Amino acid sequence: MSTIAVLGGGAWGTALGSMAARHGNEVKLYARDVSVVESINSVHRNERYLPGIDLYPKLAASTDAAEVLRGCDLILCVIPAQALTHAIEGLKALIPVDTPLVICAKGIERASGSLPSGIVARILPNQKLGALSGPSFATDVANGLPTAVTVAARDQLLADTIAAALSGRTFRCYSTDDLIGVEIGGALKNVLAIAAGAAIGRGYGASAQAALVTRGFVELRRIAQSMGARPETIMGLSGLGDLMLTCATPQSRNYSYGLAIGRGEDLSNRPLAEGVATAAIAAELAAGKDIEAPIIAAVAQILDRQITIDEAMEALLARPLKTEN
Ligand SMILES: NC(=O)C1=CN([C@@H]2O[C@H](COP(=O)(O)OP(=O)(O)OC[C@H]3O[C@@H](n4cnc5c(N)ncnc54)[C@H](OP(=O)(O)O)[C@@H]3O)[C@@H](O)[C@H]2O)C=CC1
Ligand SMILES: O=C(CO)COP(=O)(O)O
Repeated sequence: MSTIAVLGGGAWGTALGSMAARHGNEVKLYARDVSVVESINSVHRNERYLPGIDLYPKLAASTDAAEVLRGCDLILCVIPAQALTHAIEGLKALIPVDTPLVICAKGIERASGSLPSGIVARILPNQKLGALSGPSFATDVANGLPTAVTVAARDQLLADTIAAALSGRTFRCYSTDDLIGVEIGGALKNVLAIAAGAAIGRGYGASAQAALVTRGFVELRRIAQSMGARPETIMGLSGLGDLMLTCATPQSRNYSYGLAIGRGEDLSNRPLAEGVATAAIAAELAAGKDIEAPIIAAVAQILDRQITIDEAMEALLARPLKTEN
């Protein structure tokens, strides 16, 4: 049994906290929103982020980060990539230096091009870091539905320890020392889910969706390999596994964001879709390394309203013919 501090009271932080508590850990969750904290502690629900879902009643929440972090032996950091610098800067004095911190966000910081582990390492250079990623919708995990994910840390022993602490009857963690491979897969699949949703929303059909996701996966592989990711990580739960999930269903917020673009719907007041902020920086990173990533670049241009979906599709189809690699 571990004493776990969860930073972030959104959908994923709440789901992971509830799951970890159900598996016998002592879990305290830090959220900024008083109403979220009160609702978790009193009725065991997070009506703002996981409406209608009953949480494990032993999950406790607080707006006091010091109280949550005191005495913990594992930290799950479940704050979106674009908010991570601000959040960790604010919390750094309270984070025990010897306690492993597991990043559960999926994105690339727009301002710096850093993956979440790079953001945290910049602020907390001596912290032991891990990452958790894979096919796992918050609602599924909070409802106790089964899935499997990957837990990564540069130190394989640490990855094994975190995987053991979080695994249980309905949640199976595989471990790896390929931290960057796990993080980049999670970040890029969100961008590709926007493409998949946009294709369906625009009425291009399931064949176009499958073609885009497959060729998008080639781009993901190229970028990930250029950063040192191993092929088995790219083909694993945090790469192909999460891509399959997120590109297939409107249960994904990124896919449904794409769907809304394709249908020409209003994009204001939508839930978090990390791929929106990640697309442009991912396209820039690829271009900077001379990596062909036309689908990721097209998503960035569509989001930036530089081109329409129809123009993007036309341009993708008109590219010079080549061998499939
Ligand atoms: N939802 C899912 O199914 C999954 C999500 N993820 C990833 O997890 C990450 C978080 O997603 P999710 O929980 O769904 O997002 P939500 O939008 O549901 O929640 C985001 C949470 O982060 C909090 N937050 C934002 N900025 C700060 C800050 N500066 N300090 C403290 N807390 C902050 C928000 O607090 P406040 O309410 O006060 O704004 C909110 O509690 C994303 O990277 C996502 O890609 C990964 C797997 C599954
Ligand atoms: O990462 C996720 C599932 O593994 C959640 O995806 P969305 O953020 O697109 O909902």
